[in-house]
Amino acid sequence: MARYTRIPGSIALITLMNPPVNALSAAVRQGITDTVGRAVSDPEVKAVVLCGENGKFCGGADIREFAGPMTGPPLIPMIDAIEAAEKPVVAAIEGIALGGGLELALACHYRIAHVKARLGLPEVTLGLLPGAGGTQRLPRLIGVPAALDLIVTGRHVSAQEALKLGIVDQVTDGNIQEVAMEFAQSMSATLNSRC
Ligand SMILES: CCCCCCCC/C=C\C/C=C/C(=O)SCCNC(=O)CCNC(=O)[C@H](O)C(C)(C)COP(=O)(O)OP(=O)(O)OC[C@H]1O[C@@H](n2cnc3c(N)ncnc32)[C@H](O)[C@@H]1OP(=O)(O)O
Repeated sequence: MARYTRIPGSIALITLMNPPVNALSAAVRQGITDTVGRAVSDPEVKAVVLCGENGKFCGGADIREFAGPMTGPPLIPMIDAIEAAEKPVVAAIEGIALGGGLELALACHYRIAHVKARLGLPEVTLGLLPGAGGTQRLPRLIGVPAALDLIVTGRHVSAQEALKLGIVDQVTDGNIQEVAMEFAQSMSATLNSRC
């Protein structure tokens, strides 16, 4: 599931909740779909921050659901709806953003990573491709050679390497949610001043 919190200053904070790694189970995908829709349709909300509970952004597909039939909202429309949001959406990446978790972050408009975070697309190690937009969004962001390296090796990168490659916009050793909310607030103020 996902928790929706309205923060004073017109920010909606969406927290992925699925221990141990906040994987994208059917309930989490439903939670993200519902809370993003709520944030987008609330005129008081000017920007959105997406984070994960307990120091982990998202470990990707929930491997516990691989054995059964797929239920819940499909991943791609959920991710596309985030990219299409007409309000800045910031991913606050702490711990891990792997597989579908990184694809989720790539659909956000900005990404802030904690200095200890690790990011990657390990799908290849499971015999899969990053099929939720990762093979498009990552090359657009960092170029084909660097994206191919991550996609075909499945290796994890540190927050600092992610910053150098251009996957994340900022790295912090502070409180990731506070930093991301401050960033979201300033992005929303910048966008509004241009309108
Ligand atoms: C047919 C139905 C399919 C439905 C799916 C549809 C939705 C999305 C579909 C596709 C797109 C996305 C694809 C992907 O995301 S593929 C990538 C999936 N993720 C991974 O491969 C990550 C695998 N995990 C790891 O690399 C590591 O576990 C770690 C780096 C996250 C953490 O490492 P470490 O700190 O060493 O801890 P452990 O390895 O011991 O793990 C702790 C604990 O967490 C559980 N766990 C880890 N990953 C997942 C996961 N993705 N889903 C669920 N649970 C996960 C792990 O099993 C341990 O549990 P415990 O033994 O009970 O403690």
